[in-house]
Amino acid sequence: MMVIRPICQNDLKSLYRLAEKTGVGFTSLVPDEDILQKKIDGAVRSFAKDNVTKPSNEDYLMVLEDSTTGDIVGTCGVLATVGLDEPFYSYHLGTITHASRELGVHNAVPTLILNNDFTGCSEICTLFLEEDFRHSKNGQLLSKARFMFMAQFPERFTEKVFAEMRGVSDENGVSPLWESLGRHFFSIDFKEADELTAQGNKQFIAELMPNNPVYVNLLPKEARDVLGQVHQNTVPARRLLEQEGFRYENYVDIFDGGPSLEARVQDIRAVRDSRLCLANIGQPKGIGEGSYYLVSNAKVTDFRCILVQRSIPPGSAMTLTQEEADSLCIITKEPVRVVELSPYSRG
Ligand SMILES: CC(C)(COP(=O)(O)OP(=O)(O)OC[C@H]1O[C@@H](n2cnc3c(N)ncnc32)[C@H](O)[C@@H]1OP(=O)(O)O)[C@@H](O)C(=O)NCCC(=O)NCCSC(=O)CCC(=O)O
Ligand SMILES: NC(=[NH2+])NCCC[C@H](N)C(=O)O
Repeated sequence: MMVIRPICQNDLKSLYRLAEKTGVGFTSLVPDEDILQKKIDGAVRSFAKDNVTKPSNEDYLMVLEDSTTGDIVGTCGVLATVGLDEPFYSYHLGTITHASRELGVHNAVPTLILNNDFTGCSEICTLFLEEDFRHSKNGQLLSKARFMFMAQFPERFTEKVFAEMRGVSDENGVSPLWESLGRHFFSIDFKEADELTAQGNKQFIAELMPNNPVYVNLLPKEARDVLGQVHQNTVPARRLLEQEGFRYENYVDIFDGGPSLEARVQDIRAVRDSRLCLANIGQPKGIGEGSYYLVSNAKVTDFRCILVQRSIPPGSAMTLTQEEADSLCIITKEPVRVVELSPYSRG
């Protein structure tokens, strides 16, 4: 069975192996043992905290484990807040009009304006699934399990949550936006800037970016075309968030122009539609047919989320097998949270 659980100290090797596969532009997972160990330490500390009443510097990094082999095949994370220790920058794609009634000229010009608008917001991040496991709805489980955690523990997150999506770069790590913009203010490659960011030096880099409005019409077409566009490998990740109600609100990454998607936590489909019930354990009917459901427990340190398939009438009670209950670390009558996986899915 495929199970989402908090990352633990034994996962360093597996996390490193995954980090080797993520590629340029995936700043939150880079193959560097020190950085990854710090990440694990931070996550272990975060999941161990009880009595959290408001979000602070928690980093809830989770993994997808194949419980039959014990292999870790994917990661997903939520940061409780960003931008409180050091500024968090993005560009907002806005409009400035240049108009003259006398000359009969009215031009609305798109501009990029540097801002810190996501300061203090929760961020979902670090979504990565090994290629061999991109099937059987594993990607959906990985992305959406986070919303079950957020639904259960809303006090740990801000009202608004956002995701910074990986933007366009080619197989050599060349980003069209960086070449036309960032490049002029540094003498380094996007790949290097990205590595510095991954090591936590984003502030230093961002401080060198132009903080006057950048007129988008002065940028070459290749750069304009990638504003708000995701990397081709990130199209599925974007679709998964859009299914849940996340929207692009004209915020883009300052380096590669990748879009930020945002939502109110209470409006996220899986948060809004999930319901808490008491677990029945037994011999379920309609197993392996009908719709897929996300089922999670209601624990922090021992958080678990799995996927089950059942043919059951909407709103009816969900019975779990003993194996499913064991995977969720629950016994009978403990609370579980349930929601249909993807009622709007095309697949
Ligand atoms: C993101 C995942 C985990 C998703 O897993 P899968 O690829 O197995 O997902 P999937 O179920 O096949 O696809 C998800 C949905 O996208 C649709 N889909 C797939 N490819 C598509 C394409 N080319 N064009 C349009 N839609 C497409 C599918 O039909 C499906 O929608 P239907 O259900 O309607 O059929 C994986 O692709 C991955 O690891 N990608 C590489 C890493 C990456 O770029 N990560 C995001 C970085 S950005 C980040 O981390 C922040 C965002 C975040 O944390 O969520
Ligand atoms: N535009 C970008 N390159 N953003 C980087 C973030 C990608 C992804 N959200 C991560 O967690 O690493």
